[in-house]
Amino acid sequence: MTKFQDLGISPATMKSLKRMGFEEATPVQAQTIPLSLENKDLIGQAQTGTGKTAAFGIPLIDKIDVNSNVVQGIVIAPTRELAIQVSEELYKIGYGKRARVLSIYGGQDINRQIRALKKFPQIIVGTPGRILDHINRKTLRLENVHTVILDEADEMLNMGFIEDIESILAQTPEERQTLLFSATMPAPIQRMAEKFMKNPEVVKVKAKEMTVPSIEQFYVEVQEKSKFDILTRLLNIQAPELAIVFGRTKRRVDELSEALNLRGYMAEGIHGDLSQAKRMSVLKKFKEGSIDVLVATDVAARGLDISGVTHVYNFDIPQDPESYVHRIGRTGRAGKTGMAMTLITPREKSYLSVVEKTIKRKMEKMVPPTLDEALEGQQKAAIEKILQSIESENLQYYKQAADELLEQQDASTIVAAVLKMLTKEPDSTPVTLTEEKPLPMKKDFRNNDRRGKYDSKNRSKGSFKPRQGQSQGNRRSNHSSSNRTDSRSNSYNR
Ligand SMILES: Nc1ncnc2c1ncn2[C@@H]1O[C@H](COP(=O)(O)OP(=O)(O)OP(=O)(O)O)[C@@H](O)[C@H]1O
Ligand SMILES: [Mg+2]
Repeated sequence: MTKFQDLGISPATMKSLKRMGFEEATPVQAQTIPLSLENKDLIGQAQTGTGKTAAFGIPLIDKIDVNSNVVQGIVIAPTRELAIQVSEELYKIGYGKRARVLSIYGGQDINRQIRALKKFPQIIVGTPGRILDHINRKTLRLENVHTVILDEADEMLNMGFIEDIESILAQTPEERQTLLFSATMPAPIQRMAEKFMKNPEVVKVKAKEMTVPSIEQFYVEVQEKSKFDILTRLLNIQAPELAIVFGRTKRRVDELSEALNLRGYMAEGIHGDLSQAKRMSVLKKFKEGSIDVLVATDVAARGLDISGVTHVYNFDIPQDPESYVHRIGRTGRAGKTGMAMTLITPREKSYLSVVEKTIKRKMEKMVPPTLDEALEGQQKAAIEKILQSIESENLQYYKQAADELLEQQDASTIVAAVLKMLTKEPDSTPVTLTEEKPLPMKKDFRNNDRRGKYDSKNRSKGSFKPRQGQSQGNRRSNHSSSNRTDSRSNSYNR
């Protein structure tokens, strides 16, 4: 275990870390912070939930001159919610130094951002589209930036963002320090990244597997039409504290969250077609626990750090292995345990091996639970509620009524009735879910998706093949619009 004191961090930042409750550096922090403080370019790869934000955040904050009023550091993140989260963490790390951090992202009033930009922020955290928008409006100048960080770097360098990233980098000084972080870094993307870095150090925190060992991983083989019933049974049996259910498309997410509500779950959806206000309110409710199931597209797959997420369900198997790694990484963070379940239709089975090969770990097969098992699970949850109430609540005022009741009925009948009332019985309210086409077979999967994306022949600047379902034309047509935000989330059907 490495102490932060040994990493050459300033006293002011040490004070912030103490306030945050950070006692020891995580491995990625221990390995990258000293290099970063020496201004080295760096590619940092470490598993999900292992503290990459602070790994780049601590040295970034330490290098900010708080007496200077210019933008000195910029962090680019693929989604708005992640940009907000990262800026919040940087704010906390910069608290001791009083560093000024501002997030700018699509979907938020641009004039408000322009006003905030006039207050001399020193660090900008933003989504690519909105950053470019401000550059074009001349409301953001990057000529004094000494540090550029791409969080979720492989995603940022995927063809959906690459041009925007290049345009942003072109606005920064040549001698800047460039830092890339992600839990995944496919080799072709890394090679491409190295082209705009100066002799980068590559720090890969050694791990046998790409996913965190404390996340239990299961798959359930299921017919498309039974998926929803199986999902609800799993929810009933596993009784997650907070769960994220990932669906393939925005329509899927809408239908799933509606269906879950019909069956009595507190669920809401998040995807790229919702207003930013809605996206933020859904996430807030989820963090507060006023909804306990978040249904999401891949827009929520990367970087989000929400405590209490005990379960991740891949209602639809993800489009590529990297997405799997990030999705399930929303649980099992900062040393906690977690559980990930992936529903697989028989035709998609070959996908499983592709994912397993990439992550170097086998998922365990789980037999789909029966209705009886689901009921048993719910009963257990009800019993748990009763026991908790006995332990933590003042039952004095209920004792008399209880005694009177016991005179009329035997104890076992009364308890059975209470249990029945508290048990959420399996519900078969009919729901509508449009059938999703299964993913293409394995051969196509590798060809269309990964090789297509990263093929060395396609790697030269600006010649990336669009992902399936993404039209290059659509994407660019949004480019000049001032309202353009992360258009990518739409074009990717997120
Ligand atoms: N040194 C530390 N001590 C205690 N907690 C830490 C430390 N570093 C980070 N954390 C906490 O661990 C959690 C995960 O950190 P973070 O979000 O940076 O992970 P990540 O590696 O970026 O994951 P992902 O790949 O999913 O983006 C956060 O809640 C963060 O506050
Ligand atoms: Mg992160």
